[in-house]
Amino acid sequence: MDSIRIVGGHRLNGVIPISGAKNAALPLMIASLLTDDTLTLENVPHLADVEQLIRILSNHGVDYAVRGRRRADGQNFARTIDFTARDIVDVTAPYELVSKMRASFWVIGPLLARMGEARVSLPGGCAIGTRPVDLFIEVLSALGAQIEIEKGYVHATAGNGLVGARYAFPKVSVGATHVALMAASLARGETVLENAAREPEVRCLAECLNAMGAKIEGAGTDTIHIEGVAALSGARHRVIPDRIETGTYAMAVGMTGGDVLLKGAETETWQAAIDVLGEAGIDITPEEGGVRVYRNGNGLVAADVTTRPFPGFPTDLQAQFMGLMTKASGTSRITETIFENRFMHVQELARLGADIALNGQTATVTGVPVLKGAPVMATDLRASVSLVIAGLAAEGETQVNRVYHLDRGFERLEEKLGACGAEIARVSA
Ligand SMILES: CC(=O)N[C@H]1[C@@H](OP(=O)(O)OP(=O)(O)OC[C@H]2O[C@@H](n3ccc(=O)[nH]c3=O)[C@H](O)[C@@H]2O)O[C@H](CO)[C@@H](O)[C@@H]1O
Ligand SMILES: C=C(OP(=O)(O)O)C(=O)O
Repeated sequence: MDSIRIVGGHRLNGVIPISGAKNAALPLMIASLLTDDTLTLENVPHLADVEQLIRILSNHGVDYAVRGRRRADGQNFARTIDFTARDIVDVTAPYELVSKMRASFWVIGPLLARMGEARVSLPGGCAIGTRPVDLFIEVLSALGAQIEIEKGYVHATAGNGLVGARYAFPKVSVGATHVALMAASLARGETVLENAAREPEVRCLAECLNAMGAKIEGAGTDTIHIEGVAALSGARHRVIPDRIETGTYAMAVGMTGGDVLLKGAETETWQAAIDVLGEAGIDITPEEGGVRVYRNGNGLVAADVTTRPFPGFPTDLQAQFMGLMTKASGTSRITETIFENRFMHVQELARLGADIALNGQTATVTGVPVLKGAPVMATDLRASVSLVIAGLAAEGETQVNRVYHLDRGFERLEEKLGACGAEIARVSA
């Protein structure tokens, strides 16, 4: 099993190219199930989750062709991939495939809308929480699906097709909003979704669906109107830049000090985090071609955050922010409101000398002047990269084990950081 070895203490200077967003690419790929035409996606990141979803889609009968590869300058791994679901050969998404990646459950929406039936394994819990699927079942039922849970599978049918409806989510869910958008696009009549997720990835999916012929208005706000259409066609759509990867590298620069251009990044999609990083002493400014992150020799200052659905501070940056705060002067309170168990990084950061007290959903981080490198274990995707951030500023060597978690969501992390002066390498066991 690979690990990442870091020798801390090097400032980061240079350019880091930002990849296409994992959390936008996955629902876009799943949308290819809605049409027998080709959906061409540009800027698809090369990540373990993307490769796993390709396997899942192939199982349903989707053909794919990768058209872009590493550019001559070696700086970008963005790929263009054609997905064609000419015939759906299987409406079952089996346990062996779904259990490896939670977002694969989302195939339930397009399979049901296009084929009138889907049988998808319950995804189960994961390291960050129980992650139930009740909202998916509720919204699909509101659209007229009959749903039974049998032997660990959600079996959804809609013999006469789905029918538009008004549905208010009792809780904001990104995944259930994605699924509702895809299902309602092929339902008869109008659907209104209230308290919908406003994440940029939802807007990206809606824009792609509209390019495929859907009639969706209001994506990016909490009320979305969808006028169902009889069929969708192919389209070409670009995956948005990864706001979580962007925020992660901004925090890495904040941690070590330095000056880095995050090439291809945007600021609008993570403003809440930019504001907090500003409080902490990190300058973030939009610039030609990307976003510049800068911290001079001055120290970091503690700041508080509470995770919220978009446009609030994203839960997917919470672990990284905690890593950053371990060396800030003062005390930071970090409250997690989205997932009940997203603090697995606390005990690993403590191995590096961090001072963190956990009380319910709030972690109180008292900054320490020095972190010391140690072997640590990655427990989930964002937790792993918080250990990398801390390791970049720790004295001596940090070894982050179980990096397969990192490979789910960070493309060529060690290359990108290494090119800016970090002493970081992948060690194959
Ligand atoms: C692949 C992807 O895009 N993953 C993101 C997506 O996950 P995901 O779409 O799974 O997260 P949700 O927005 O659905 O989850 C938000 C909250 O709603 C709860 N919930 C969700 C569905 C449901 O049926 N019942 C229910 O109670 C969840 O347990 C959680 O407490 O949004 C999360 C919140 O921004 C991010 O952390 C994940 O990185
Ligand atoms: C939690 C995440 O992903 P997933 O929803 O696929 O587990 C994430 O991207 O941080």
